[in-house]
Order: sequence, then structure tokens, then C-alpha cells
Amino acid sequence: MTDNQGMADRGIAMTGVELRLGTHDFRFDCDLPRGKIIAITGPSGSGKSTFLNLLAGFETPDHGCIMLAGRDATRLHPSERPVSLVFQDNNLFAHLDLFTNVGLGISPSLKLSADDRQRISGALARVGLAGFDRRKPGTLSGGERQRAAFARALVRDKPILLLDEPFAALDPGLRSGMAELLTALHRETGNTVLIVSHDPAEVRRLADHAVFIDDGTIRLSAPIEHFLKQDGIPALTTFLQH
Ligand SMILES: Nc1ncnc2c1ncn2[C@@H]1O[C@H](COP(=O)(O)OP(=O)(O)OP(=O)(O)O)[C@@H](O)[C@H]1O
Repeated sequence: MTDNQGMADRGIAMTGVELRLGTHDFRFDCDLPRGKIIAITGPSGSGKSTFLNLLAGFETPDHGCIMLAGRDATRLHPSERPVSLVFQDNNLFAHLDLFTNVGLGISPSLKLSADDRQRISGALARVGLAGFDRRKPGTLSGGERQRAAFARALVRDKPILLLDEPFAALDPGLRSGMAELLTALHRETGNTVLIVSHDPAEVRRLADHAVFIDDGTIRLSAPIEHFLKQDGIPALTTFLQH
């Protein structure tokens, strides 16, 4: 196999990626497996959101290269990247109903074909929100809003799903329900899922592979069995114990 074929096969790779934000320096190198659920962990302020922002294109590296689904994405605009996003505050537009909010995942100008409209209704049904098409986000519970954000990510149908603490604002019962929904959707789509999580139990339950970021760089990236057993990184041991 040539190097190029190797790269094409990979989910996400960063090579010599460097970024300075204010007085903070970040340096990332990684090669993450395709089609897996990958947990991004690390202390507060270590660089987890920055790592996701680089993948999403909200930050551009000063140096280095980012490959996404076999394609050089280093300088691509966020809208051109093969990713969909679910963030903690779920970013729904309060004045638009759910059907329209989800439709924005397909087309920012809302030029929707009959097939698109079916996909939107299908995605709402898939996350348990059938019949919610005309509801505004303000009339929904936190869990329902987060499911609507999932539906919007689903209709985008991209090979990489980025989630930045998507369940942080939910109570424990809802959190585990959403984690089950995420694994069910992952099984159906086979996409690569990156999820930032502060919760070791969630990491154990969900992840196939895990990354530990500390002080702006990746200290460990390993399959979950190996990740959970390591004992050479005190900050990771502390994280896994709480
Ligand atoms: N635009 C910016 N300008 C200056 N500093 C920044 C900027 N963005 C992030 N930082 C700093 O970089 C560090 C890493 O931030 P980041 O949000 O990536 O951490 P995190 O691991 O996601 O933290 P948390 O778990 O608390 O959400 C923080 O100290 C943050 O204040």
C-alpha cells in the first residue's frame, strides 16, 4: 500500500499542527481510526474545544496539515468540511420551528427538495421527535432540544460527527438515554464520532478509542482497553478515578 492509500483510509489525521491563541500554544499530531467512537478527554482548559475547532474549521493552524476522511482539509471553509457538529448549547434558532432548524443542516438557504423534506421528517422521527415539526425550540425540554440538534447533524449525512460535551446540560437519566441514541445512530451510519467528555463513566460506556489532551497537546491516543489500563500519566489516572 502506498502512503497516499494509507492516508485515504484514515478517519482523521493531524500532522505537525500548531496554533497560538493569545498566550496559549497548541501542538497536535494524531491518527484516529475511521468508523469508531473516539472520546476526547483532558483537564479543563487543556485544549479539547480547540482541537475540535481545528477539525471543524473554526480555527486554522499556523502550521501543519489536517486530513479528514482522506482529504486535505487544512484550509477548507467549515461548510466544505465532511463534518457535522453538535455542541452543548445545540445552536437552534429560537424563532424557527424544528423542521426549519433541521432543514438548515441540509441547505443554509432552505432550498429543499421533496426528498430533503422526507429526510428531515425521517430524522426527527429517528430521534423520537415525530410530530414536532412545527414546534419552536423554546417550547421543548433540554433533552428534546438536544435530540433536535442530533436530527440536524443526521440529515447532513457527513462521515465525521463532532460533539462538544453534548450531554453536559442534561440530568443523568437523559444523559444515558442520549448516549444510547448516539451509539444506535453510530451503528446505523458507521461514521467516525468524536465526543468531548468530562465523564469517565461515559468514556468507558461509549468509546472505542480515547485521546487525553493536556496543556495543549495529545499525551495519549489509544484503543479504550489500553487507555483505561495506562498508569504512566498521573493527570489521566486522576481523570479516570473521579
Ligand atoms: N481565542 C482565544 N484566545 C486566547 N486564548 C484562548 C482562545 N481560545 C481558547 N483559549 C485558551 O486556550 C485554552 C484551551 O481552551 P479550550 O477551550 O480548548 O480548553 P478545553 O479543554 O475545551 O476546556 P474546558 O474543558 O474547560 O471546556 C484555555 O486556557 C483558553 O482560555
